[in-house]
Amino acid sequence: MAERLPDSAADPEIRSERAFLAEARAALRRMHEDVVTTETVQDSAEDADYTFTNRLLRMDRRRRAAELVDLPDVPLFFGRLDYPRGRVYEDGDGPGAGAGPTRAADTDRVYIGRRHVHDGRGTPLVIDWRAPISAAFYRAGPGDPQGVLLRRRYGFSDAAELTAYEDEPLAAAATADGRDPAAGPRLGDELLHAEIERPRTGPMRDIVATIQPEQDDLVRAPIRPTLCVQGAPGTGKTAVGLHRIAYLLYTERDRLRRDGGVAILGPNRSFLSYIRRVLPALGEVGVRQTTVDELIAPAPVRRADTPEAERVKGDARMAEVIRRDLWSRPQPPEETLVVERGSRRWRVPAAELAEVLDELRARDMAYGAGPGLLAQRVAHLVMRRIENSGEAVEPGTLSGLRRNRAVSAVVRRMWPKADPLRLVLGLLTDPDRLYRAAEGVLTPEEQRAVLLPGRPRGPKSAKWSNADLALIDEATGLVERPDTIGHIVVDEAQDLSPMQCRAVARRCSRGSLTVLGDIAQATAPSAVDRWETLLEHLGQPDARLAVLDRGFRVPAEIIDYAARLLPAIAPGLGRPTGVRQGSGALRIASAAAAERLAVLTAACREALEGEGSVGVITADDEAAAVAGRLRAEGLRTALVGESEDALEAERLVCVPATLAQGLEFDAVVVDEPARIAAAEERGLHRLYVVLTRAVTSLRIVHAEPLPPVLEAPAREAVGAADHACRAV
Ligand SMILES: Nc1ncnc2c1ncn2[C@@H]1O[C@H](COP(=O)(O)OP(=O)(O)OP(=O)(O)O)[C@@H](O)[C@H]1O
Repeated sequence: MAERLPDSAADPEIRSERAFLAEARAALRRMHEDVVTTETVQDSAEDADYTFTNRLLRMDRRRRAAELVDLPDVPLFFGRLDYPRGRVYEDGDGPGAGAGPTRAADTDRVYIGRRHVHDGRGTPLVIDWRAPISAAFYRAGPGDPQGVLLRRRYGFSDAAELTAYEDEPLAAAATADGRDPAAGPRLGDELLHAEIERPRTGPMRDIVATIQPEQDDLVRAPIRPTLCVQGAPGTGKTAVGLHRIAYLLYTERDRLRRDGGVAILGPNRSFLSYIRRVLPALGEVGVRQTTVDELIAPAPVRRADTPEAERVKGDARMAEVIRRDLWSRPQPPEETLVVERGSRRWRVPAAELAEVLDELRARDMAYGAGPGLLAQRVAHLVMRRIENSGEAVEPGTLSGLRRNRAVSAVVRRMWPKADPLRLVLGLLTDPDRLYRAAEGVLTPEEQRAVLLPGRPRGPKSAKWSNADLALIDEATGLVERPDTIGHIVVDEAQDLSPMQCRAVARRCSRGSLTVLGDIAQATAPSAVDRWETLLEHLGQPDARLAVLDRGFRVPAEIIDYAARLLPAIAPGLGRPTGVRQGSGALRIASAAAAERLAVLTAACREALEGEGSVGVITADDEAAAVAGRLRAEGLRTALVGESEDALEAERLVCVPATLAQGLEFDAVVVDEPARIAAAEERGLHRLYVVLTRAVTSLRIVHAEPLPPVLEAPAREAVGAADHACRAV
């Protein structure tokens, strides 16, 4: 029978577990000190030969030291597996020998934690959750105990003090608790629920103690093939992605480092700020956390496109338009090339140069490689003429000819250098040039849609949109291949346009991807509606597609209400389930237009009486006014988007609807759903995102009629809520 002992410092079991926790912390401190105090550089005098090596050694030492920092609010271990004695540790000398915290009279104990900790003799005290032996912690169940006698999960206070434990016997003899042994793992229900319902303060936490079997399967999936996860809101996609990074770094660290490291792409800075602590808490500090725009980054985003422009610019056909425009630049010369050397002149006719050009153009190479190759070939033509004349040719003749002024000039004319920013600017501001490149690819209306507004004088003064950045990146990718990254995790991938997908694909040409998202939450006009299509654009048609549909964040009552939008926004998707039942989580208040903000303020005040974070989500163009009103009413309110740390600045946070993706709050107050839905083309998708941000309660305040699917039948589904709303 699972057992949850009371929080009691007097309980001898808790006392001994606390003592072990203290011992493990002390051991981690010693490991940290060892790294910090051990001099690893080759030569303290900084001999020039050693400078580079020493710099690398110091960097490595700093990284290892950072990984071993003991974070006081993060428990060092969270679970324990008991095996029959002798199953894990060998008898005799060596790790785990004799009796002690990891060795009882008849059991071997494996403590599972966020990182490996050993004592001064090398005896493992805490085993990294990513080690193969730890997998049983997440996967063993009464039907398949995997040799485990008992699984113990620990409960901790906010200050990371061990306060409780929950035991789950797994061996056949011990499962006489009336459960069906084939029912699978028990999942640590109580602690899982306690963990999910723990009030939110600050950034996202890791879930390493309570990863569920279906999530663990994805976290530990091999690095190849690419993994794509379609998951309903709050099913743990982001959590899975972050833990998967930590897992892959554990199993493939050297290879990933050699291949350019690991990056996670999120939808915006607020989201990245929200997730930034998870990987460091898991001991991983070197992971790049960025947005697609920042990854591409040729210029800042200073403009939003119209939906039509965004759709066309995001379409993969734009790749062909850019390719045509770029490759229309190399042109055969009109005149004979004349090269002077000493008193002699050497001539290469234009037709011969044109042949060379055709041959090079037929090759599959980066545009930027063209001038070098062309110069080489032209220099050869000249040198052959010199040789044929009987004149002596020296070793440096060829390279001299390559640099010859006339040769360089003809190469520049035949194969002009390409500046991707200028190229895209030219294409999007010159209708004739666009027509030449887009004829037969884009319709005349589509060509008009992509032209830039205004008359920017140059790339610096142009106001680029994020769809423009993907075009510039496409051009850059044709000119020169970008640096690649070993593994990229793309979160909220449903919003990538095909052109953005191509930008990501270019950077993982040898690597693999983890693609996370929810088609129902796709809000970008250029988003595709099938994962198969997106994966094609990402260059990963053979990816494994997995589905998560157990929602951990949102109570079932709220998810059922939000799911009414699904037939309209994602008819192919199944309905998600919420693991937490219970009623009263959803309340809807209708107000007269003049009263709306007053009712909203009252709803916020009431939400603040509970614990944890409160998010008030409004249409973007209302956000500043709503935040202003709440502040004027004396409620300390942060506004997401105003500063990067807004989510941590106050308990009450006002969120423009377009920045709500991926975020969550204990209580959510949604202002005027109809305006959120009307604000953009895929407004109902946006509303689905907004309605699925709450962990505990959702209040909806509206003066305008709700979108029809959320209106009438609400009475049956949220009858209690309708009554409650009058109290708001
Ligand atoms: N196994 C788990 N144990 C504890 N908490 C969990 C677990 N899985 C998910 N959660 C919690 O549920 C919440 C939602 O998780 P997460 O943000 O990863 O979901 P998501 O699928 O990315 O959501 P969205 O679709 O809204 O972006 C988070 O607070 C996360 O910590």
